[in-house]
Amino acid sequence: MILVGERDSMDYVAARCDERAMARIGRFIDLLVEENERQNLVAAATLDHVWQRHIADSAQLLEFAPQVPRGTWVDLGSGAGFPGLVIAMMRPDLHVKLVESRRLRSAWLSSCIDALGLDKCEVSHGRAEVLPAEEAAVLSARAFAPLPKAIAIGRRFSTADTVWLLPKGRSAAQEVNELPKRLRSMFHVEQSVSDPEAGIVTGRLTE
Ligand SMILES: C[S@@+](CC[C@H](N)C(=O)[O-])C[C@H]1O[C@@H](n2cnc3c(N)ncnc32)[C@H](O)[C@@H]1O
Repeated sequence: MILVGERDSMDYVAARCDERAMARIGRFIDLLVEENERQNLVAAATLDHVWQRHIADSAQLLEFAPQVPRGTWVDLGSGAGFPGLVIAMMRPDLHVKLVESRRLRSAWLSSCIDALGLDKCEVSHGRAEVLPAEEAAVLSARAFAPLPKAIAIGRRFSTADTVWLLPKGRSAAQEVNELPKRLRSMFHVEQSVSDPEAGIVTGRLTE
């Protein structure tokens, strides 16, 4: 399935969460549009396609995560909250940790969490390389770093059971193919629903 346009993308998300979550996401989009005037959170042009480019693009990761992850969903380099904050809005029962090194961004993420009443979501401000490592049930990172670097940084948060979810846009297959053989065998690419040419690198780091 490939989503076509904003209505289709909104319907995709609505089919995967309840009305309260949809109301939260609507409120979050308002906060994002407002804050984007102050700090460059997302490219302004993408706000015209916010459901497809950011919300559904993030929401689709739930399809590849364990139904009830036992433990924390860690999102590296959350930026404006993608995908981690969208996951927290859709699944407020999950413990979600947003890791973000830029002070302004992490402060804004914290203010969103408060405004949206997301009790089980928190921000870790700092560089992922040096923050206290926590075992992740799911480890996500969108537009965070080239794959070898994302793996090197994320390794500290990973166990043999951690599900890695790395939306990688159009370079997904190439980035996996360029990994050393052992690593390559641990990851594969899933088709993104938000962009016919984009892929999500997923797998488990078993050593
Ligand atoms: C290109 S943005 C992507 C943001 C978001 N994930 C998205 O897809 O819209 C990368 C984000 O990662 C953050 N970041 C980069 N290196 C980091 C690091 N080592 N630790 C924590 N955050 C980092 C940046 O500050 C930035 O907000």
